[in-house]
Amino acid sequence: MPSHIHSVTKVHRIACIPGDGIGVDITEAAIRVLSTLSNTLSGFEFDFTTFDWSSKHYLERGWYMPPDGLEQLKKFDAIYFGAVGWPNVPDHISLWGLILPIRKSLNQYVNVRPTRVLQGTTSPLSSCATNPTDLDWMIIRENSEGEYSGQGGTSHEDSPNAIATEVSIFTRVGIERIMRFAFETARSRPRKKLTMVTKSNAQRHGMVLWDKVFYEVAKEYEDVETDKMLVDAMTVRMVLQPKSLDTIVATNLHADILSDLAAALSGSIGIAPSSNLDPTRKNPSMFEPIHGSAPDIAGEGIANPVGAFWSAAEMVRWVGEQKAADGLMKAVENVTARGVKTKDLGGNEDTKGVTNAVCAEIETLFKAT
Ligand SMILES: NC(=O)c1ccc[n+]([C@@H]2O[C@H](COP(=O)([O-])OP(=O)(O)OC[C@H]3O[C@@H](n4cnc5c(N)ncnc54)[C@H](O)[C@@H]3O)[C@@H](O)[C@H]2O)c1
Ligand SMILES: O=C(O)[C@@H](O)[C@@H](O)C(=O)O
Ligand SMILES: [K+]
Ligand SMILES: [Mn+2]
Repeated sequence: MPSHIHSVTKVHRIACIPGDGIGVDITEAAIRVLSTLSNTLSGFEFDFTTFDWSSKHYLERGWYMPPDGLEQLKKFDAIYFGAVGWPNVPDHISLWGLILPIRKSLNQYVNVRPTRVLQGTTSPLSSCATNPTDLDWMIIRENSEGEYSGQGGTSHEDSPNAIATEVSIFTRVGIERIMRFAFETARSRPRKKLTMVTKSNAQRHGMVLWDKVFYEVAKEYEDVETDKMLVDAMTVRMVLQPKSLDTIVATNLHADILSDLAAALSGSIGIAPSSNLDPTRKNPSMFEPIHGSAPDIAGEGIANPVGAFWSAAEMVRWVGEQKAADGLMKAVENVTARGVKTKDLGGNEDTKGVTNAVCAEIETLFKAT
């Protein structure tokens, strides 16, 4: 090819934080799959930089992230995260040492958590047995404030009179921006339907503001059908009437809980992805499966990598490679459709087996085009 006719290869710089337990296995699997994708398709490459920030190193060094850790992350186009948390460090130390400061400081105020039943997998719900599309949800989790504000304190800690407060903070700015994102998401989906979840019967201040702002923003989206659920009744509706739901918006804690339930109802916690987004794009967004470090199966090589691959596909989409993102998801679903699955989905493959199959499927798919 003459030197003046060359196609431009776009380089996407990705910060990888494998973290702890199965976070390490599934991040390695995701990097393999992403590398296969960029080697098979032309036009883009990934430049991965791995950070060894983990509980093991916290115990040795006394920190999860160095003082300039967030500044280092800001230089990347996206962040890929595994999981953080290990039994020898209190969970609030690990969460507040790594994942929560990243979400908060990089303004990742939206957490997108899609759920659906993938081909070749089954929901534990009999109502979804004939038509897996009967469960196809998009949970929009508020990711910056609410119950995760970190406000509060403890007094008389070691006395019988110990007291502790855990204060939830809800701001108009915080509520309005998550509602707008949720309405836009609902509008972009065929059913144009948004269900808002609160607990505004018992919690009479923050949750009431949440309801109020929802109905205010709704006026700008008259084409979107809305309804409102209390979080306790929402768990019942998710189990008994999965088809009645489409896009769901909920607070930081409520959506954390509901998304684990959603994952289980779609087949396994091991398939569920999440995108921690800064919709302003001023900071890199972060992509991770919703599950944790799973100490009970860590080191066995049996973690389901599908949630990690789906999260990787969302990252690929976010950096602008639509065709590659669609191809990756197609490859994952062709593989599950053939019954190549880990134990949690009723299969008998391990992490490596599923990863090899997805890499081979990517090559087959794109060689055929
Ligand atoms: N964003 C994060 O990094 C994140 C998320 C959740 C939990 N955590 C942390 O992870 C640690 C363990 O938490 P937990 O046990 O409550 O939740 P978990 O998600 O790690 O595990 C819950 C159960 O699901 C299973 N599981 C999870 N992922 C799986 C996968 N990919 N394949 C197959 N099975 C899978 C586990 O074996 C376990 O039985 C804690 O320290 C917690 O704070 C971190
Ligand atoms: O609570 C959290 O946000 C995390 O620990 C994890 O449970 C998640 O879902 O991201
Ligand atoms: K995770
Ligand atoms: Mn969670």
